Amino acid sequence: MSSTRFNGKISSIEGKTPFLIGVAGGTASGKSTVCARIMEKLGQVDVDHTERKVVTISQDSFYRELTPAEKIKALKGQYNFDHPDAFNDELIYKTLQDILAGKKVNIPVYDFRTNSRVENENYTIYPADVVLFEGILVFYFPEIRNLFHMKLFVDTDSDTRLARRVPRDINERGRDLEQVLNQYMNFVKPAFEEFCLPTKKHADVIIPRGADNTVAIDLIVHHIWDILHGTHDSHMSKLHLSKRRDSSCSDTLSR
Ligand SMILES: Nc1ncnc2c1ncn2[C@@H]1O[C@H](COP(=O)(O)OP(=O)(O)O)[C@@H](O)[C@H]1O
Ligand SMILES: Nc1ccn([C@@H]2O[C@H](COP(=O)(O)O)[C@@H](O)[C@H]2O)c(=O)n1
Repeated sequence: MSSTRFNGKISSIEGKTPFLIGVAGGTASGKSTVCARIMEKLGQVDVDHTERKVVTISQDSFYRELTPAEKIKALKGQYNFDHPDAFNDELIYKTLQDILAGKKVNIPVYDFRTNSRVENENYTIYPADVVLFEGILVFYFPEIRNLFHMKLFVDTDSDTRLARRVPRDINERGRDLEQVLNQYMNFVKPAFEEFCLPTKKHADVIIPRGADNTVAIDLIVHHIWDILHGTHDSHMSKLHLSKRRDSSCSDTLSR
């Protein structure tokens, strides 16, 4: 099957409810890559960030600040970043609620090398039509899970995920091999089994093999496009249609 590309731009309306998509999956399963593919296929490459209609936010931006003792542990790979307590779930909830209310939000910038937020730095997410929120535990907290209009789970086997995580953490996150493997065996793997994997049952769509699964990604993109353009007969499409009644939506879809 050839890959589908959408050339039409999605038009936006002030104060609308964006279509909020949760993307869960184990570490290095390809969540960010899947989100990037969805954005590409919805024609969002090379679009200025203030004009963007599809945006991706990572749950990683919402790690809690560590105490000095926890920071020392984290530097030795002895802190559990895969436990739900590692995240600021109140801030995630508030941010997603603001997004759903059509507000502009500020997202913290997280630095994996220092295991902390970059002080006084945020990036701004402007109101968009589609918001993808990706992370290992985005379906763990029921209040957060219930905010999503669509839930995707990226299902990539553990060996592949570990094989991708090791070079990524060494090259991009400033870790050494021993630290990556210790953290994986002591925290990442057990927490995946206890907290992340059980959330797969909440997904509407499971994407085996992540971004390699172009068929699944094309189907998801078609579904998003249909919902946003009112060609899908569902509660959500009616919601979006009614919110879009005043828009002059002259988008074209080329296949
Ligand atoms: N289908 C794929 N084939 C090869 N490498 C991939 C694929 N998907 C992701 N990767 C690589 O694996 C690593 C983790 O992918 P990423 O999308 O960041 O995962 P996640 O967001 O789930 O942590 C990155 O280095 C990325 O380039
Ligand atoms: N300071 C940190 C924070 C998180 N991690 C690891 O990141 C993983 C989640 O991010 P993905 O992009 O892989 O989904 C998670 O498994 C944490 O172990 C970290 O190593 N250091």
